[in-house]
Amino acid sequence: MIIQVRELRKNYMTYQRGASFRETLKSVFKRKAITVEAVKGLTFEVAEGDIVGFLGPNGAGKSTTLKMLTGVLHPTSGEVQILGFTPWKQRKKYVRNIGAVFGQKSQLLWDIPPIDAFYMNKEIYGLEEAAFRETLDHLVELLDVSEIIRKPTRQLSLGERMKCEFIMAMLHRPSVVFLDEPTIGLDVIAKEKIRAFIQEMNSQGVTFILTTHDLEDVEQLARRVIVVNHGEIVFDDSISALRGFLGAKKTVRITTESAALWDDIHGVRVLSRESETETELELDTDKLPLKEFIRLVNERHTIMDMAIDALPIDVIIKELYQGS
Ligand SMILES: Nc1ncnc2c1ncn2[C@@H]1O[C@H](COP(=O)(O)OP(=O)(O)OP(=O)(O)O)[C@@H](O)[C@H]1O
Repeated sequence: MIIQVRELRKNYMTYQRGASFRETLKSVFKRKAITVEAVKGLTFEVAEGDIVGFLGPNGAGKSTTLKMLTGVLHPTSGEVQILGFTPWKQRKKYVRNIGAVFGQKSQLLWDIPPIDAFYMNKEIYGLEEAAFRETLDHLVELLDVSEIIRKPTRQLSLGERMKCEFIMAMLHRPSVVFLDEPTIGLDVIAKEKIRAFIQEMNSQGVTFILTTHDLEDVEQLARRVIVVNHGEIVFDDSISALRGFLGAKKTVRITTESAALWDDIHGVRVLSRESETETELELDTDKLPLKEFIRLVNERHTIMDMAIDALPIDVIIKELYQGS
């Protein structure tokens, strides 16, 4: 296993602030310390060559975990071994073997072209010229950015900049790469390009940990999903197991000839309503088998159109967040 995490915990010490102006003023003189348990004992392993989606609602503890895994934050307790290193103890050696792309933070320099920043990284990592050029040429070709890397960074579009951020993170050929919201703010085409790049790097053996709120990223890239909520793992399995998590539930988009009501049918929940005749339903086939559902609807209405699908992954994730 390339990543081993045991009972990883992080408590933040912070000070309680008053709700009102008066209380806030009081707290300036007499502060009450409180402990925030951001990460409450995470245990997991990641195999070499995997792409793991690390999901959770806002404040679940994802960034805190990622900071500990990249070595910038000391945990309160617990153990992490990545590529044989303890990230926060052997940080200098460790960072030569990992890469990171943070969608909301840039590693490039605003006033200089990306190509100059790439050369800066070459010096920082002490990369040999021939190997550096070979990697750079390969990455530039894959991402189709030969013109772009010579323009000042501040002139680049977000999509162009993100491609360069990826090159910056991959130049020293890391074997584990952490991605935090790598496609945030990108248009559909740029997202596709970035995802294809991640897949290509993965096929060359790079292991990825991917934190994102974009479930398309997860569906297209991750083979495994770890969901955290309130600092704890609430789900850790394959993407297909995630789909099966709500088991028997399906979505049914149905159009009837006349106005239809659905609330009285056991096992059926209205997800959205286009009009009196067009509705999207959630059907729990454990409670009401599909055959029974169709028979029941046929008794009451004339079906004009109907499409049945597995529950979308965002609905499953929402239920996971709410259920835990
Ligand atoms: N420096 C800090 N001091 C005190 N509390 C903190 C600090 N950093 C984070 N927290 C708290 O720890 C918890 C976990 O935060 P964290 O940023 O890890 O969540 P997250 O899952 O990354 O959220 P998001 O999706 O919004 O980025 C939150 O309750 C947050 O308010």
